[in-house]
Amino acid sequence: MSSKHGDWVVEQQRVEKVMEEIYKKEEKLLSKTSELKDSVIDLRKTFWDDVTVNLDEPDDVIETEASIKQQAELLAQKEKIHGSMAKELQTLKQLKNSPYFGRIDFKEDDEKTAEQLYIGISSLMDREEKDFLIYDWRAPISSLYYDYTLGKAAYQTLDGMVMGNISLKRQFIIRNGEIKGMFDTGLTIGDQLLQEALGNNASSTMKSIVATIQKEQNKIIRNEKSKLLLVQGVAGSGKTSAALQRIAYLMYRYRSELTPENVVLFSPNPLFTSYINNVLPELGETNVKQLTFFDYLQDKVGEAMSIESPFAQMEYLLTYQEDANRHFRLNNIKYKSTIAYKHLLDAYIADLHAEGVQFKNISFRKRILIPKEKVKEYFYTMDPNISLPNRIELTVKWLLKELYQFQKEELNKDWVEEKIGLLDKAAYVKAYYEAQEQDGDSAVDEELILRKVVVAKMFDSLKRQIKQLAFVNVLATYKRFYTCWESDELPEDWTSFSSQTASNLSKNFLTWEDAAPYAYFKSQLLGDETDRAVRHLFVDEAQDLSEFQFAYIKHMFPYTRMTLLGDINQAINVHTSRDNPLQAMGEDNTERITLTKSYRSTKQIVEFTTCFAPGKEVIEPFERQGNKPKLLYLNKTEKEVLLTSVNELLKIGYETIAFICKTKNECVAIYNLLSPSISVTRVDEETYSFKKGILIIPVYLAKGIEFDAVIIPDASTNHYTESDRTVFYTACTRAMHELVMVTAAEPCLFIHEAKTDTYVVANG
Ligand SMILES: Nc1ncnc2c1ncn2[C@@H]1O[C@H](COP(=O)(O)OP(=O)(O)OP(=O)(O)O)[C@@H](O)[C@H]1O
Repeated sequence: MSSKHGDWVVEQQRVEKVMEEIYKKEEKLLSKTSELKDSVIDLRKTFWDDVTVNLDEPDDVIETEASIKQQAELLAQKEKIHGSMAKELQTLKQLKNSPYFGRIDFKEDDEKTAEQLYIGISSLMDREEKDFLIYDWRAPISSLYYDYTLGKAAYQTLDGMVMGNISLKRQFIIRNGEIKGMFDTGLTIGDQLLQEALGNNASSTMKSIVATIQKEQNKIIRNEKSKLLLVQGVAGSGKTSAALQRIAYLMYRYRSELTPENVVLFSPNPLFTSYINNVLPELGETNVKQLTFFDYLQDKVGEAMSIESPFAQMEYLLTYQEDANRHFRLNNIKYKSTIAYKHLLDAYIADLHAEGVQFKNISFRKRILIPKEKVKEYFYTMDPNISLPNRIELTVKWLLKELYQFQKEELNKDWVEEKIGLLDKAAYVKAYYEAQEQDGDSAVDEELILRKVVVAKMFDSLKRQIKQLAFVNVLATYKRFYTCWESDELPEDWTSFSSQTASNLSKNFLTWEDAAPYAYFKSQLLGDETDRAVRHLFVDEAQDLSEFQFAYIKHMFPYTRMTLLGDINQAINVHTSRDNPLQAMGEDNTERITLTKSYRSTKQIVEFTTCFAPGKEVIEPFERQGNKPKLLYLNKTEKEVLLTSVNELLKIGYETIAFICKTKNECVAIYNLLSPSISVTRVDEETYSFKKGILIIPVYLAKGIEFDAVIIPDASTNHYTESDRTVFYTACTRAMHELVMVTAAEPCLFIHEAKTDTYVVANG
């Protein structure tokens, strides 16, 4: 740390000077905003005063429209400027607290003197708009701060590489305009600063890591070349943090072309969505679209089908039960996760070009107008080389034409007369005037006009359904794949799981493993629009995606750049790791980045969990000391032991303490045991956010989240078996500072695998 005198005083003076500039800018901006706000309010109030409304002649109407448009554009423009000023004010507010966090002195090779560069969450120019008082952390030059130590360094600009030398690298902790800490560093981005950040208590929302981004994380954040970026990172290595910083980076780098709507993030569950919600706003950016893959699939599949949630599937798999179907279900999940299954489905889809697409009758008032057989006949008279979606489009045109005839025939039916009686007065008046303009018997004409109105209204909804392709029976066509399709490629136990799948389909139900295949099938048959507007897709916890699901995502986002982040050690689904997208063989334009350093947990927790980590990846702990994990044998009642443990942790000052259980049932049991005595919150898949305190949470919902302390209430050998390795590993790695495992019997095999000096044993 630099001495408090000398450098510190000079730096503090600079902070004050910069703060003064920030206040001045804010003042100026506030007065401009208030002027603009008044003018927007004024314009809204007087909007119509400046519009000349004249609807007498067609030319006048056009002129009126143009005048309204002009006025509306003026208003929209002012509102837009006001919006961007508000954003600027928000950034200044953040700078006021901590204007910057880093400094480097960089001398370009062909310059005589070094420039002092100060780096913060946003750029700030001096009053003359000549020099940068602060550089945005995303500016090309700022990459020097993250990528280099002292000595030779270079950064990329549009005109090429700029080479030079770094003579100083300094970090600051500034709060409310006062330097609280200052470190000169020669190595990675100051361990002290990182120690500070990681030593803090966990929070119910994630924080940005902008001041302490590590070199390997920076590669993820600033990657611009790859179409597919695969990040395999051990637990707590900063994958989610890097993903969010990357979004902020891209939003800055491509600010003129990228809007928040162009970026989508698939998050593992709604709780996680709320957990990460603060990071982008903290960086001065708007949140991008976040949704779970489940929600995406539900939207694509449509409301008529219900989908099993991935958590329900997980519950089934984690709850051991004597179930005759279990073996079948496991095989089913495994098979439907593979690309081989997609090939089979593709073969079926190819066969549909010759036969098999199922249709629905086109009915009107309970009468079949066009039977499904006729629709099928028309569909299959078309050239088989025309794609299925194109043939469906042509069928729509044909059906609409056919309907026109039926519509005419309906005009004289009795039911029409009844409906005429229900028309509103305006329809009668309109019909009266229209009839007057015709030459014939006006009474007869008027009735005909009214009949046409009634029939057209009724046919409109039928036509709409046809345009929405409701006449294609997607479900029945898909079911046929399981019930009567023949192929040499069918897998061995096809008969057993096809009957189960067909039975689910009859109930309009899709298991989680069936959801992506069905959505894929539907899009191939109907030609669902692919998501072209999405320029960047991020998938967190990507190890949970099956090979099939990933193929579907690629199919739906053909032009999108993707960043997949995950940890194969935390793959708690049953698909094999070999098939996991994170292990995907490199395609063109694919880059793979591996993060091996774990930042979340203390060195002691990382050393313990590494002993039984499922994969063979290197896991390096970050040097942060803490207590060794504790294995507690039950000597008293379970309730007494759990309460004592939690109270001890509370006394130390931990604010988020989680009981991580294997299943929902276990959560309920622990909740029932403890809730009469302490205030605890039970988290389930409907929980959308959480507050600091004591939580009871199933492991699959704790993914991606962290807690000061984790208690595993039943770490016995009966409860966690070999197949639960990734589950147990995931649960333990949620702990930042303390890990306590409780057991009444023999501890599970993973604890046995751990070196005995990596944990302590006690009686509770
Ligand atoms: N460079 C960094 N500076 C400060 N904190 C960091 C840094 N990298 C990671 N962290 C912290 O480490 C913790 C874990 O980060 P994060 O949740 O992003 O990891 P992850 O790889 O997504 O974890 P997991 O896969 O286990 O869910 C967070 O508290 C995060 O703030």
